[in-house]
Amino acid sequence: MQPFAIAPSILSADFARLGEEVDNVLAAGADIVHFDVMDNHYVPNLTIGPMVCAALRKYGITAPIDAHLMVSPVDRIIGDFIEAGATYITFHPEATQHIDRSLQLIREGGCKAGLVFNPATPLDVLKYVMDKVDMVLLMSVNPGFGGQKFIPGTLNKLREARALIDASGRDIRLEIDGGVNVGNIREIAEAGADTFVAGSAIFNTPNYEEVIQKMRTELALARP
Ligand SMILES: O=C(CO)[C@@H](O)[C@H](O)COP(=O)(O)O
Ligand SMILES: [Fe+2]
Repeated sequence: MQPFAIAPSILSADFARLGEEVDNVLAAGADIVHFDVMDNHYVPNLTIGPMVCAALRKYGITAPIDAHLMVSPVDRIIGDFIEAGATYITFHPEATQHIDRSLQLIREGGCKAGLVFNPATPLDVLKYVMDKVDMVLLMSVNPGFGGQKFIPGTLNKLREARALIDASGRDIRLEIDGGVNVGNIREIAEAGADTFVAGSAIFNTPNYEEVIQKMRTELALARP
């Protein structure tokens, strides 16, 4: 299992001061920058694209950037995110005709590849591409918006994903995204997640360091 990582979703950051917000959340102890890309087609919302990712790199952000692509079709934009300096590029299996090819495109570009599963999407395809993924992301809300409530059924799905990853013997991050907060992060870790996206729980508070610290305290108490 990978060490625990906290990945603030910049969807809930102040976009007018994005560079500063990312600097602040990293200084507060975040490990990974979670970058939500929405196209108003695959999901009913529109956010930011590769130019903003490149701008963050130019501004001086060196931390891993985890580009969560809620874009369909996804293949055309993958190259732009590789160029823009993304570290992880993840996409939803429903957003491509050819899952294996999209994973390969990401890997060939030197990025880490991940598959994202919506709350009601089965994990079935995973077993055919286990050797080509570096991250599995389980959505614990329906994608499109920050600030939603964690769907409890995701805990069982996390256990299922953890078992598949462990059986593969590969170093694959298991990320959870949606409704994560100080109150539920320990239970989510105990179900098998190692990487925790949190948007509103971090950015909607005045003190990022305090909330990230509280999350780490909870994670330290998680039973393996
Ligand atoms: O991908 C998404 C939503 O589609 C997420 O990354 C959210 O932005 C997480 O926000 P919170 O639920 O933590 O507020
Ligand atoms: Fe996300």
